[in-house]
Amino acid sequence: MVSKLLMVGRLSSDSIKKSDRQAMEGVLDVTKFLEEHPGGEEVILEVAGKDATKEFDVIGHSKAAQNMVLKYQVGVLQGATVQEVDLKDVVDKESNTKEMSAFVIKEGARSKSLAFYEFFVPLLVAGLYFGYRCLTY
Ligand code: HEM
Repeated sequence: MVSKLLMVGRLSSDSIKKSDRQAMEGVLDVTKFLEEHPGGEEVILEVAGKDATKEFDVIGHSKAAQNMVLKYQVGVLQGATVQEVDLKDVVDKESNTKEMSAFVIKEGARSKSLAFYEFFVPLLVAGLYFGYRCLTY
């Protein structure tokens, strides 16, 4: 069972200038996206842990798909350079087991405090409302 599925790929979005792309080798956590992927799980599993830039580009993914990629970025590739892999090599599984190192740049701290406020603010509003109702009737 795969617990975390990391895919490496160049981030291509309209919001990223072409000249900046070379320095934007992103690490994507596509674990949750697996089941949603319109192209199926299999193709993503095949490139898990590897540079999937070419495979992604070859399909001719739509602009929406290219922008969707940003949603799954969890880090950038250390050194920010990915060796160009020939598509022939990708088909040949044995030559496609090069290791890459990556580090995570996003942490869940912000979303934790956000979840805290999302829970307590509505509770506070409801409390104030009922308090008001009790006092006015
Ligand atoms: C996080 C990365 C990826 C995202 C967000 C993504 C998203 C999508 C989306 C939205 C579609 C629907 C068609 C479109 O809008 O272009 C699609 C189709 C597809 N994707 Fe991906 N994809 C990803 C990675 C990949 C990779 C790495 C491969 C290949 C190794 C792949 C292969 C395909 C295939 C074969 C289709 C079906 C194309 C068709 O039916 O014509 N995708 N993907």
